[in-house]
Amino acid sequence: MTAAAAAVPDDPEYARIPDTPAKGTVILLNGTSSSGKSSIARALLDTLDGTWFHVPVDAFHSMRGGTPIADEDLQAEIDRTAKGFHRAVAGMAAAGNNLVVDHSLTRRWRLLDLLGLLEPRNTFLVAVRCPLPELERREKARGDRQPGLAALQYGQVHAHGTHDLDVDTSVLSPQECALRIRDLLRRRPSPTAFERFRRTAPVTG
Ligand SMILES: Nc1ncnc2c1ncn2[C@@H]1O[C@H](COP(=O)(O)OP(=O)(O)OP(=O)(O)O)[C@@H](O)[C@H]1O
Repeated sequence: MTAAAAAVPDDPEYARIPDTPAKGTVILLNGTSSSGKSSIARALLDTLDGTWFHVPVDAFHSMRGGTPIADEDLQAEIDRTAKGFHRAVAGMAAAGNNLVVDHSLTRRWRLLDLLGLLEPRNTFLVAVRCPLPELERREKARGDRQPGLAALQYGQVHAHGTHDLDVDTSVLSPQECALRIRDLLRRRPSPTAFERFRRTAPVTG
């Protein structure tokens, strides 16, 4: 609490929830592990006008306490975290915050869930692509990712097809990808991929 707020605790102004004039824009970076999502997100925060948040699903996984999870409970735990992550993202955007979301749409329900939560006109879906041999090279070089994770996700993350933009991080630097995404935002394609999905996919939530 600020000193000013403490000085006038009964002032009704401090009980008024601030207006949020517009919904935030969401850039949804979708790619496998090691495809370069976080690197692009960092470049975007230095490139885009205004204030943006980098919101990686990994940050939510890393908030979990250290109690061991039984193998048979692991998928439910991951699903619950992803579902909560989607709602946290939607809440931040609804309050007017601009977000770079770093996620892997490995299961179709994740896309369907987000379709029901995010404002489709303000959501831009970017496919972060990279050929599998390069993903495997990066995975090995990093040493902090489960070996084989990228290969497991490779055929899944882009299976739904449409995106607003594709970038290939085996030929573009993170900065070059960020500039293409900045151009996409300036063009503001209409309809967006999310708007097109909304017309054809069952919306949940
Ligand atoms: N455009 C690029 N060109 C070359 N190397 C890259 C590029 N983008 C990322 N890398 C390298 O690939 C590795 C993974 O990058 P990054 O952490 O950005 O991927 P990620 O998709 O966020 O991965 P994860 O989901 O596993 O956290 C890093 O070693 C990074 O330096």
